[in-house]
Amino acid sequence: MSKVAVLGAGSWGTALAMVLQDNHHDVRLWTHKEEQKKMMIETKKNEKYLPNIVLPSDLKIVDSMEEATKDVDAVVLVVPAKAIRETCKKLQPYLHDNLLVIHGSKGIEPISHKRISEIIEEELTGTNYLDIVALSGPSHAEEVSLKHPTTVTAASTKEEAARIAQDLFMNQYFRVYTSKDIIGVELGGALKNIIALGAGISDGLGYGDNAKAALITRGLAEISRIATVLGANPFTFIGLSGVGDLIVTCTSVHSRNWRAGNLLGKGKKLKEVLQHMGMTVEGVRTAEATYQLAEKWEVEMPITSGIYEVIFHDKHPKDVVDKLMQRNKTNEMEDIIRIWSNRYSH
Ligand SMILES: NC(=O)C1=CN([C@@H]2O[C@H](COP(=O)(O)OP(=O)(O)OC[C@H]3O[C@@H](n4cnc5c(N)ncnc54)[C@H](O)[C@@H]3O)[C@@H](O)[C@H]2O)C=CC1
Ligand SMILES: O=C(CO)COP(=O)(O)O
Repeated sequence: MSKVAVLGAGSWGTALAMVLQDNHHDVRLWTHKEEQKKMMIETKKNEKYLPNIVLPSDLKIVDSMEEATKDVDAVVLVVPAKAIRETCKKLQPYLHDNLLVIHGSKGIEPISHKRISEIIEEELTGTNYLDIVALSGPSHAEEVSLKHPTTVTAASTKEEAARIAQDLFMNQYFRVYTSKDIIGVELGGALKNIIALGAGISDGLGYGDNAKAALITRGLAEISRIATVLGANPFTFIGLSGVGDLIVTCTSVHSRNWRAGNLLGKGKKLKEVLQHMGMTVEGVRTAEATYQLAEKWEVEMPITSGIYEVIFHDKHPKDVVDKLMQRNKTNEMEDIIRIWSNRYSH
C-alpha cells in the first residue's frame, strides 16, 4: 500500500482517486474549494463533476495541501492546465525526496508553449522530488468511475518512474502501459483536444462520419508533424495517447471539447459556450498555444489554424471547412515522411 495525494477534485481527479482507492492505497483527495470539500464529505458524492457516483467510504477528503501530502509516496496533479503553476506553488513547501510527481492534465501553455511536465519542472526547481510522470490516454472520467475497461500510458524519461506509476494505478479495469516518450504522450493528450473541438464543430454543422474520419486522420497527421519537430517519437501517435485519445475525444458525448465544438458549430459564440459548459475545455487555450507553435516552427497545421480562427476571430465554421477542402492539391504522406526522415537522419 502506498500513500498518495490527488490534487484536484474535478471529474478526472475524482475518478483517478477512486482507481487508487480500489487498489487499496491510502488516498487523500484535495480540492481548492471549501464548499466542494464539505459537499463531498457530507454527501459522499462529487455532484457537480461526477453525478450519481458514490465515492468510496475510505477515500479521505482532506482540509489542506499539508494534510494531503503528509508522508506521501506520490502526488497526482489533476487540475486544469491553467491552474498547474498555481498548484505547484502551493505544493512546493511539502515536497520531499523520493516523492513521485504524476500528472493527469492535458494542455499547452500559451506564450511559453510549455507542456505540463515542463511547467511542473520549472515551478518545482530547487526542490527535491523523484521524477515526473504523465498519465494520458483515452479515459473519460465518467467511464472510469463506473469501472469500465480503460487503458492509458504512464510516460517518463525515467522508465523506473513510469513503472512505479503503472504499479500504483494498474488493476482489473485500468490497464497502464509505460513509455519513455513524455514529449509525445503529453503533446498527443493536449493537441487531440483541438481536433475534438473540430469534430464537434463538424457535427454541429450537420456534417457526417466522413468529415469526422477526415478530421481525426488529418488531425493526427498535423499533430504528429508538429510533435515530431518538437522531439516526440512519431510512433507514439499510433498509441493510446495519440490515435487512441483522438478517437475517444472526437466521438464521445462525454467529451467536453466535442460538446463545446458542437455548440460552436450550431452558431453559439465562445463566451456563451464556455459559460454553458461550466467545466474545463482545454482545447481552447491549447488551440491558441499550438497556433503560435505552428507559426514559430513553420509547421503546416491547417485544421488547428481553422479552429483557432473560429474560436478567436469569429470565422464562420462553414467558411473554414470550405477553405480546408480547397487547399492546394497535395500528396497524403509527403510532409510527415520528410519530417520523420529528417529526425532519424540526425
Ligand atoms: N475529465 C476527464 O475525463 C479527463 C480529464 N483530463 C484532464 O484532467 C484535467 C482536469 O480536468 P477535469 O478534472 O476533467 O476538469 P473539471 O472541469 O471536471 O474539474 C476541474 C477541477 O479543477 C479545479 N480547479 C479549477 N481551478 C483551480 C485552481 N486554480 N486550483 C486548483 N483547482 C482548480 C476545479 O475546482 C475542479 O475541481 C484537464 O487537463 C483535463 O484535460 C484527462 C483525462 C480525462
Ligand atoms: O481527455 C479526455 C479523455 O481521454 C477527456 O476529454 P474532454 O476534456 O474533452 O472531456
